[in-house]
Amino acid sequence: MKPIQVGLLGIGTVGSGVFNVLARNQDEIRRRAGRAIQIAAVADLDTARARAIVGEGARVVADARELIANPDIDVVVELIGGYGIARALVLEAIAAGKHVVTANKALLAVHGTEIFQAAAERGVIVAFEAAVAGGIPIIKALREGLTANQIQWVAGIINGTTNFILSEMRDKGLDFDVVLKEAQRLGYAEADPTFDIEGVDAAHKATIMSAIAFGIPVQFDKAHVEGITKLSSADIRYAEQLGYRIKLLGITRRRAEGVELRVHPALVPAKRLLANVEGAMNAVVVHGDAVGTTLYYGKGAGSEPTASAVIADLVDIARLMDADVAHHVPPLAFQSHTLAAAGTELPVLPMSEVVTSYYLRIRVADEAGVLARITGILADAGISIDAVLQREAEEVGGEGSVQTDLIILTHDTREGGMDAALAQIQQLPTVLAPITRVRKEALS
Ligand SMILES: NC(=O)C1=CN([C@@H]2O[C@H](COP(=O)(O)OP(=O)(O)OC[C@H]3O[C@@H](n4cnc5c(N)ncnc54)[C@H](O)[C@@H]3O)[C@@H](O)[C@H]2O)C=CC1
Ligand SMILES: N[C@@H](CC=O)C(=O)O
Ligand code: NA
Repeated sequence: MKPIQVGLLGIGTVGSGVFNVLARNQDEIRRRAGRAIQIAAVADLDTARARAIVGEGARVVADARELIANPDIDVVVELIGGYGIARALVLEAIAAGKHVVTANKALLAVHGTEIFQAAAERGVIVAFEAAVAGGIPIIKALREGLTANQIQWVAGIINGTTNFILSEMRDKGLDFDVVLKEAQRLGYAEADPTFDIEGVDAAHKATIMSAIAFGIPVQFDKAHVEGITKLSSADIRYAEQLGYRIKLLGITRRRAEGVELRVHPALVPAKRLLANVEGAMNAVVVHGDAVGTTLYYGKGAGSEPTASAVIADLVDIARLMDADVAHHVPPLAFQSHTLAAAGTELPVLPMSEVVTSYYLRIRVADEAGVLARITGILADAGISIDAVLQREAEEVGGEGSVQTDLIILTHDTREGGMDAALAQIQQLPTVLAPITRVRKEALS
């Protein structure tokens, strides 16, 4: 069979991995795909660096549109990133009748509906395994392997940079900034690392998984997004003393009224497998009604792990590109016409409707009655307390101001009720600093 001709847009961390792995494993990949997969041309603004990577192995140009206009190219692989030029190039490639592979979760979480619709109209495939949890085949698992199930919830560590930061801070007592620089050096972090540390990257991935799991459109704008920048090393330490680890989780859960879609740090019981996922590793737990709980673990970032997923998509396309369009696997797992006809779309719930339990750290003046006033407010709000811990009091500022951290663990409650109670507690004169709230997830 004729080789498929690939145009690679962007040959940075992931693009170079794709080039190298395809070259190294070309025979094995050809036997699996049934035809050779050839990188015909590479487009990168930095043509000198691109040439140094590909040597004589492919043509290098600066203008990505040259590849899209080339009738010999069957598949365009977008590895530039971002929502700007990448969106234009992907839509132009689709309009030109090219299949597309992308690792760009930001693009799909925000513009996925437009892109999938354009691809359906043109009869081409848009594949994106690398966009969620890098090398872990979680898209394939959710979309195909678990297709018999009514999926109940998905929870994962889906950002390597933040997991690396939290692990190194806990293990080695290193500072946040030092570890972030190391993650950037290792090629885990996004071009804009605030996307990692503020939870945006994880929310892009959770949004995509939510659409596939529950048959809803990609709706990044409805996701609750919270990163790790407000956590202190004291929280990491206290959590450990209480038998938990703090992880940045992406969670999407089916409830009768709708779908929860949220990213935030969470206390995970130390005995759970997810709590023991360390460094830049990713792990996703999926709970289906038939299969029960399943776990997917591996490298979610880095050059060759991510390339592994991009090439898997290329192999899928090589196998399917001559098939009737009706035989393509729907990108978001559900046939779009069945969704529209049945009106089965669940709404994404506001965060105030989410039900979970909490860890609260409250900096207070060490005076009689402080604890009673705080627990009184929680009780009035119907919030039941699981445990209270008072750290040793310390003198601050020399002039007899004695302060302490109160740690309160609660049972499940509605987030809206907790917001109102915390607003009241924050107003107490004996509460001396902004309250830290971390949700607690049992993951069962
Ligand atoms: N680095 C990682 O571990 C992972 C990255 N991704 C995603 O993969 C995509 C690529 O990421 P990286 O390889 O890390 O980025 P990178 O920044 O290392 O590479 C991007 C490349 O695109 C080139 N480029 C920028 N604008 C261009 C344009 N207009 N035309 C042609 N080339 C252009 C740059 O010169 C650079 O070589 C992003 O969407 C990212 O979110 C997904 C999973 C993991
Ligand atoms: N910046 C991301 C890269 C993969 O998607 C991460 O740290 O996980
Ligand atoms: Na993946």
